[in-house]
Amino acid sequence: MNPLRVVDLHKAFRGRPVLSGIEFELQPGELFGIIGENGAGKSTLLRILAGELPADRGDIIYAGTLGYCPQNIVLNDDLTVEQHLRFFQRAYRLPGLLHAHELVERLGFDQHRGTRAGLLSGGTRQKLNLTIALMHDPDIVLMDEPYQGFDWDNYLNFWDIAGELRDRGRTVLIISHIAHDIERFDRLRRLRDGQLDESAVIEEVTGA
Ligand SMILES: Nc1ncnc2c1ncn2[C@@H]1O[C@H](COP(=O)(O)OP(=O)(O)OP(=O)(O)O)[C@@H](O)[C@H]1O
Repeated sequence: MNPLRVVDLHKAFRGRPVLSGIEFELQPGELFGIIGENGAGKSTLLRILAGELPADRGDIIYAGTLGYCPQNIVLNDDLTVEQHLRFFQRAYRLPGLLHAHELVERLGFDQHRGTRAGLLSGGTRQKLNLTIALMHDPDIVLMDEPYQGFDWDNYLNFWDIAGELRDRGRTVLIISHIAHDIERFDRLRRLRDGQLDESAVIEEVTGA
C-alpha cells in the first residue's frame, strides 16, 4: 500500500471551487512537488491533507505517520524553543530529543534553544516550525513553503534534509515556488484550475 493516495478531492469556498477533483498517489522514497500561482489552492490542499480543513468530497488514504509544516506558523510565544521541543516530545511520545536537537543544530539555531518563541526572528520561527514537523521522523511529510525566511545556507540545508528523508524511504510532499526548486523534485505537478496538471510543468521545464 502506498503511503498516500488522494482520490477525487473537492473543495469550494462560498460556492467558488478551489479544488475540483484532485487525484494523486505518492510512493515511499519520493520527493513530490506541487507548484502553482498565488491563490491556486496549494495551501488549501495541504491543509485538507493534514486534517486541518475538511474536504467537501473525496478520499485521502494514509499509511504511516504524518509530519506537517504549515504555512502559518503556530507557536506559543511564551514558550522557549526547548519547551516547544519537550511539549512535542510528549505529543509524539518520543523517548528523547536526539533527532530534534540534531535538526536544531543543522538548521543553525542551537544558540536559541533557551529563547522564547515570541522573541525569535521570522526565519528562526520557521526553523522551529520545520523542526516540529520532522522531529518524530514521520513516514510522510507535508510541507508548505518550508524554507520561507531562510537565508541561502539554510535553504541549502533544508534541501539536504529533504533529500536525506527521501533517501531513507520517507515520502515528502513540498509546496514550492517554481523559480529555484523545480529540478530538485522527483515528480512535480502544477495546481491550476483546481486540478493537478503534469504536462504544463514538463512543457515549462523543457520549453516544449
Ligand atoms: N478559509 C477560507 N475562506 C474563504 N476563502 C478561502 C479560505 N482559504 C482560502 N481561500 C481562498 O481559496 C483560494 C486558494 O487559497 P490558497 O491559500 O489555498 O492558495 P495558495 O495556492 O496556497 O496561494 P499562495 O501561493 O498565495 O499561498 C484563494 O482564492 C483564497 O482566497
